Amino acid sequence: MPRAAFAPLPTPTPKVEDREVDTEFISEWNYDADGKPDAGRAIPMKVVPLPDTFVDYPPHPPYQYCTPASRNENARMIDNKQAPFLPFADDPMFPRDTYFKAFDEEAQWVIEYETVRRLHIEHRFSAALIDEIIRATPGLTPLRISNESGLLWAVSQRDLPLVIWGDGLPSSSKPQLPPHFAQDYGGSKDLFKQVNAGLSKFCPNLNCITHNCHVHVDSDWSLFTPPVGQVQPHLTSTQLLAAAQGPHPACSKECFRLIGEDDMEEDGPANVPLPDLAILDSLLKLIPDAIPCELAVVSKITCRNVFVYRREKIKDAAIISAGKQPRKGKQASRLNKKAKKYDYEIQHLCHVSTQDVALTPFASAFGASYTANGIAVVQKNTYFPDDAPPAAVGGKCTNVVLQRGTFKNIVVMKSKYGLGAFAGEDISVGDVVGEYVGELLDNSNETLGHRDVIQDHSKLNYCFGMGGVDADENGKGGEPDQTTVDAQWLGNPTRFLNDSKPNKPNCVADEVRVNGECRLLIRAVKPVKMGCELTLSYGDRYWKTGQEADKGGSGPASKSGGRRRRSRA
Ligand SMILES: C[S@@+](CC[C@H](N)C(=O)[O-])C[C@H]1O[C@@H](n2cnc3c(N)ncnc32)[C@H](O)[C@@H]1O
Repeated sequence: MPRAAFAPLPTPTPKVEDREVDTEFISEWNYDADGKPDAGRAIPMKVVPLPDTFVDYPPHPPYQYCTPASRNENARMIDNKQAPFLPFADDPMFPRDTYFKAFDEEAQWVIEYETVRRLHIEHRFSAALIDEIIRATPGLTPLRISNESGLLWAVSQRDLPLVIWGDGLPSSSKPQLPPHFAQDYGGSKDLFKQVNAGLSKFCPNLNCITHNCHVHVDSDWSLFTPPVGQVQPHLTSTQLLAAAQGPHPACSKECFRLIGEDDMEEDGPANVPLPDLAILDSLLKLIPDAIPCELAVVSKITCRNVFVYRREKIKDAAIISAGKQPRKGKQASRLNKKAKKYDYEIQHLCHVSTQDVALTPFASAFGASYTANGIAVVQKNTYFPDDAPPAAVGGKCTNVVLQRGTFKNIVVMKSKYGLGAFAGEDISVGDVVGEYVGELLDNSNETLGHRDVIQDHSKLNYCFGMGGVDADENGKGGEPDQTTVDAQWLGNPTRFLNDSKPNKPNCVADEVRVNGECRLLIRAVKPVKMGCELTLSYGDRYWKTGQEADKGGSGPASKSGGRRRRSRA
């Protein structure tokens, strides 16, 4: 079978002194059945000179340890027996067969799925082209065998054949999720408790339903999943009624929308026979500002009764005074510090109408409410789940960017501080450049020690802290990071963003919460022309060492998304 070879070439003619000639040669051999090569032949190749602008760009070395990845992985899974990636994938001398034999043979499937996903979604390769590449590569699974087999089908499945769950059993052998996913709620109908319990066991994110989400199969995922808090109501009953008017028709003759201002007082709770309130109580904790017609569907209570019950339970006076009064105490200072991030804002670009948001209960659970004209009001930095309705897909919605992984083109090249990340296309303010992914670590992770040794030796630190609170100007009130994303061994080009010091950065990192899971988004805050370096402010804490950095509060507050040195155990 003919193969392009990377071994030393048989000396071609013309020789070295004829180098100006725009022809070079690669060699090719045929192998017989015993694997012996024939004499080989040199194949001429046209050399296309690169424009001058490219001459200074040396090829950057292959990733030393870091494999390309599109999702965070739990560090503990990496240290397990599965091979999550193929190192030196572009080095034909790397003994890939021997490498894979050292792991579960299933590992190769995961890599194949990830490769097809990336070629198709990130690099926009057509299915036909991917098929062509696969067919030319011996040993790979064909893209499409039939409508229900082959890689194309497999990448869209949730339970992939041969993938091992966290409990060590293959997913495809089981009619249901692994036992540790089952949760005993003691028969409770408390949806609020169920959402919180479920979050730490299984994330309802379509990204996880595809392959390779080792985060949710690990029983310690709760470490990376802060519980969902009780959501504070913002709309009084009168405002809720007003918000539901306009383009939205009444759902029935008994719809709460038909309650007039004058009727408000008459329709008291005494007239309302309410059967089972447990679910409604939970919903009001999670989505207190949802339109009652939506709550009616889930709670099986008419929307008029839902409205009346809410009016009794959540008093207008309490909402008005909560809106006026500043919070007090320690919790308040923490909340105030996070206020910038978790503020309410209207996502004009999202184009999700009231009804569409209603279709996604988890979107509501994570802080969505509505304005009268049907624009979704979402908590800043809260991203809708992947089952966002089609209406959200058409607009310039950052949720979709995150879900599909369609980020900006980043080119890794030599920069002032080793390698750096450069814009491979023009980038505008607000564009989501990429997601900073890597291994998720917590302070109890056993591998922290030897990661530190390697970092100290290489003087390269790819850790990004999450969940901490920056100190105020006096160095007070800071809290250390709770978790860390380490892109030392696993990541994507965003790991090469250097610190902008002494200049201002053109990107920031936002800590966002997607279906309860914390993730890091890199967003442009200045326009960046193609070829210019992308930078972040690492924050002062990054450059401090030891205990100073561990306190989290010792330095001046870093800007939103400042990079932080990982707290050591
Ligand atoms: C996440 S890496 C960035 C990519 C790195 N330049 C590389 O070659 O892989 C962070 C490391 O880059 C270096 N670095 C980044 N910005 C720097 C700056 N402004 N001054 C000095 N070193 C910097 C430091 O060694 C730091 O630990």
